[in-house]
Amino acid sequence: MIRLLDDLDAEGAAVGVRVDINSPIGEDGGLADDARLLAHVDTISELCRRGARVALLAHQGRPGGEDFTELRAHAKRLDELVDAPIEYCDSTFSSDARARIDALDSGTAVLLENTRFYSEEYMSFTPDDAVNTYLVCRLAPALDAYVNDAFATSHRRQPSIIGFPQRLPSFAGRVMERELDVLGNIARSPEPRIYVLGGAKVDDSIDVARSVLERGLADAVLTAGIVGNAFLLADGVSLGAASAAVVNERSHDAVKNAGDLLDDFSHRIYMPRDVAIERDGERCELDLEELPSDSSAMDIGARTVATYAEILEDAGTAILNGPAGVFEDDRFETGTLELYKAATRAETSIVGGGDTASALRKLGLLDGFDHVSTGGGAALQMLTGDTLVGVEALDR
Ligand SMILES: Nc1ncnc2c1ncn2[C@@H]1O[C@H](COP(=O)(O)OP(=O)(O)OP(=O)(O)O)[C@@H](O)[C@H]1O
Ligand SMILES: O=C(O)[C@H](O)COP(=O)(O)O
Repeated sequence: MIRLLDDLDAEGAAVGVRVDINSPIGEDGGLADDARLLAHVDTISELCRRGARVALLAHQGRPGGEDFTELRAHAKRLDELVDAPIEYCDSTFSSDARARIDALDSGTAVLLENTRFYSEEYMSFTPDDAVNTYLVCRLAPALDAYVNDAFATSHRRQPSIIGFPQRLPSFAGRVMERELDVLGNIARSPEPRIYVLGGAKVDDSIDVARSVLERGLADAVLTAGIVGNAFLLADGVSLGAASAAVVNERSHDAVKNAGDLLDDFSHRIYMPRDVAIERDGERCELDLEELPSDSSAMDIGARTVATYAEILEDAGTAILNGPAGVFEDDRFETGTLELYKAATRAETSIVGGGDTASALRKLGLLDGFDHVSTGGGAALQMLTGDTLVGVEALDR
């Protein structure tokens, strides 16, 4: 059974809270988006209000990446967002970090340094090995309890996710609780259940499509974005070399795997009927019969939108991951805008994926959805009907 914050005796307790505030970083090195920080405000505020002494654990970026940074700016922004003081500590489990936790007053918090500054946090462990890492061995004695609110990282076998629950009484935070309520109960959501798989993660999306079709979770899968182009190629549509190159850049096996899936479930998989390309600097829509084109297919066309919208408006549950086109470019945002608008008219609408959430924010559609997941890879894994290692670790 997973214990919730209601089960935690917070007053005076030193509580380690794993959050996911991994965010886009701007050219000036500051935070370019604070959506993931906002998501955790409820959990952090509640624990501070209830008198806990909160030690926040989080990662930012991946070693070597441009967004691999310290968490000073995150702490400053959290301090503004949360109605309790939040300090920053430039180490994660050193004696200084432990002293800072010991010195916390009830109702205050400290954000410890990027966990991925330590190599253990960028490796995959079994739960038994994770419990013996330096991070867990050094930090657990300074804590009375552990809360995992980092749904979006809970598919990672990292010590801050799977190590602490074996050493400390552990609880799910409010973000985790909301995500599990919705994504953990997909099989009980209203039917028909329509999955829309777009975006650029072609292999992941084909895996999700296979899994939900084989498990009977999906009544139909609508494909769009680069994923849709991979299915069109697999179906023998000659899109043109530019579109094929974009698909192959993402995955060498996509077209074959999409073809295998079409062999098994052709009647449940929908593909674009038209696409939008760039011609003379303008958006130009082409029916499949008018292809191939020298330009790459950047969006789905109006006929596809109309067909998909009709299916989505009648859906019991619409589950969407990945934009329908290159939404960052105004000329190619229409497919995503219209498709996502139609999905909000389904009985229940659920969206996963960081890029998808920022597409919705850009298009002003965020509020229309019943659930916008904080997770990218984690949400995709849950949508297949699987659980996450971090969730299993809490279930004791
Ligand atoms: N037809 C297309 N051609 C090229 N790029 C496309 C096309 N359709 C969508 N994209 C791109 O796909 C990207 C988003 O795909 P991705 O699969 O990463 O989304 P996501 O699942 O919401 O994100 P994440 O899981 O990383 O948080 C966008 O940058 C968008 O421009
Ligand atoms: O952005 C995410 O999906 C999570 O923060 C996990 O990050 P990762 O993919 O670098 O492990």
